[in-house]
Amino acid sequence: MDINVVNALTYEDFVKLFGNVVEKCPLISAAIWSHRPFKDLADIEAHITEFILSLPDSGKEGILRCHPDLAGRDLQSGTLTRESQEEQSQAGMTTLDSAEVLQMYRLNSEYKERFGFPFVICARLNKKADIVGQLSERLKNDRAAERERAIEEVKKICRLRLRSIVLSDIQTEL
Ligand SMILES: NC(=O)NC1=NC(=O)NC1=O
Repeated sequence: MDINVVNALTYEDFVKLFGNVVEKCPLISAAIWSHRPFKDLADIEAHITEFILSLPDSGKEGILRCHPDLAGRDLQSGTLTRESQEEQSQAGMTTLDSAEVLQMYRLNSEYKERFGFPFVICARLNKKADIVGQLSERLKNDRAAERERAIEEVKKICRLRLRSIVLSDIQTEL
């Protein structure tokens, strides 16, 4: 997608296009629209990152709390966003057996109990075994370290979602 097209978007269309690059946090895209004209996709990403990192810890944790559990209730009931559905199925979360679903439920519950926000990982960059391993491993972190680690994952998810929007748009243009 031509960056000049992005820069010409009304804020309504900008939020419509980019509003879910951070899961269920359209506020972020609505806020960074003010920084146009953007030089390129990386510039959009940099403004999103700057916005997230400028938040107080409670704001960062708020972003994390907008993420659906992996293999959790939303997946089971079919209420994931399109992006999350794609990401979770690509990571093998839709083909878990009942024992694996129970294991994810238990680990996610233990994690939420400990940190007060859900375990977040960039599903597109991980397979089922990695996710279970990371969840078990990161449970040992302290809250501050884990908050930062989870926000790093949010940034990876955001980068991939931004890229797929731009690439998909290029395909439809061609
Ligand atoms: N709790 C999560 O990590 N959720 C997710 N990660 C993704 O990449 N997509 C999700 O829905």
